[in-house]
Order: sequence, then C-alpha cells, then structure tokens
Amino acid sequence: MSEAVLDVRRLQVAYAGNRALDLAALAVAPGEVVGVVGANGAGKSTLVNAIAGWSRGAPRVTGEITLAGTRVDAWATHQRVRAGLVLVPEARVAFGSMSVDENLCAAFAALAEPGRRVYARDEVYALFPRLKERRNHLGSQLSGGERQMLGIGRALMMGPRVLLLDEPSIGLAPKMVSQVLETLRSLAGTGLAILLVEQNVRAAIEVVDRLLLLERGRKVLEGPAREVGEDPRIAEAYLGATAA
Ligand SMILES: Nc1ncnc2c1ncn2[C@@H]1O[C@H](COP(=O)(O)OP(=O)(O)OP(=O)(O)O)[C@@H](O)[C@H]1O
Repeated sequence: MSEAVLDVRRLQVAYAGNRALDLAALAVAPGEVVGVVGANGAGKSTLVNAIAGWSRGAPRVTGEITLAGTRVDAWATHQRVRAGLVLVPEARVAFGSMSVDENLCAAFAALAEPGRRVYARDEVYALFPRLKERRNHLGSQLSGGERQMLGIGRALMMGPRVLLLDEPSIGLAPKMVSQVLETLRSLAGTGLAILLVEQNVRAAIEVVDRLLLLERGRKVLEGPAREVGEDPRIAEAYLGATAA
C-alpha cells in the first residue's frame, strides 16, 4: 500500500473534561476508503470533526494530524481545507438560499498541485447528472440525496487530497445510498483518500477497504472490510444501527 496521505496519532478529544475520543493511530492511503462505524455516541463525528479542525462546542483536542507529510493539527479549519483536508458535513447545504449552481461556484477554488485533482463545476455535473438537472433550484429545495451530492461536489471543487464524510447515507433511500457510496468508491479510484463515518454498516462494507469500529471513543476493531464485517461486535453495531 502506498504511504498514508492522512496520518493521525494519539488523537484525544474531550468536551468539558469528558473524554469523547482516544485514538492511538489511524492512517489513510491515497486511493483508500476507510470506514468508521460504531453506536450512537461512540465518537465518530468527533473523530472526523477533530481531523477537519471543526467542532460544535469547544472540545479540547490533542494529537498529531499529518496531511501529505505536513503537520496540520495546529491549523485552523480553512487552512486545512486549503491544504486539501475537506469535510463533507452531515446532510447540510452550504447556502440554502442560493441555487445549486451558485453553491458550486461559491466553492473555494483550490490551486492544482501534484496529488490534488481540482474539479470544475461541469465535471461535478458530469459526476452527478441529477445536480445538473437541478442547477437552478435553491439549495433548500433539494432532497437529502441531492444535498449529499452537492456537498461532495463542492468538496471536489476544493481539490481534496483527503475527503472526510460524516454519514453521507443518512436519510437517503437505499438506491440513493448505494449510488452515493459507489460514487465515493470511484473517486477513490482516482487516488483520493476517503474517511467515511457510516451508520449503515452493511452498505459501508460494500465500498470500504478497511473498517474501524469505535466504542466509547476507542478503536476496538480494525481490519479489511470483509473480515471485520464477520466479527460479532460489528453485527451488534449493525443491529444497533438498524434498531435506531
Ligand atoms: N458539542 C459537544 N459537547 C459536549 N459533548 C459532546 C459534544 N459533541 C459530542 N459530545 C459527546 O461526545 C460523545 C461522542 O459524540 P459523537 O457525536 O462524536 O458520536 P457519534 O459516534 O458521531 O454519534 P452519532 O452516531 O449519534 O452521531 C458523546 O458522548 C456525545 O454526547
């Protein structure tokens, strides 16, 4: 496997003194899709938010986050985005009162550098023809799946090296879930590194290379998707997720 483009070590996050995450190590290589699963409150969102440098509230975050060989953990969110560490937030539209087209045009335009593909708006439309059909619709009028496509499209226009996604399948119809996840798989085929938080374990197993199970902020299992998928602890998490 090629060298990691995202390398996370000793990442600890606490909210008001309560430890929400304590992760010894996590690495994602170019072209790799790593899935993070776990029950509600396991620390999945906390993990991707801490890597992106974004948070609700004011958690205390310590640890090393290295992007393409450069430490970024002391950087502000926008600096990490400029460097290619881009979070697609959970089912939200950037600008609800702007059209799809305007939302895409408002994406910060990254400089092309080796290891980064900066998508043009029309390339996003080629990837998601549905968004092109809806180009003049307001962000607030989009369905859950269309919002997710718009979020991914905006992220691609920022020239990501690493794409972080927080539950892209949430609220989507099963067909749309597989469409979005398959698109992520094909993006990884172009060399993009993807870290994907997913409650839909069954769908995630279909597209990820490696799966990591978090419990109470700690990694309790990590391995190739198929192997880990057979572990009873994953089945429990999966059943927990479907019962919710
Ligand atoms: N802003 C915050 N302030 C205080 N505690 C928080 C905050 N955000 C998360 N937590 C706590 O940190 C822990 C991890 O939460 P997190 O949202 O990361 O879990 P999750 O695995 O993403 O859960 P879910 O699947 O429900 O989204 C939980 O105990 C949660 O209550």
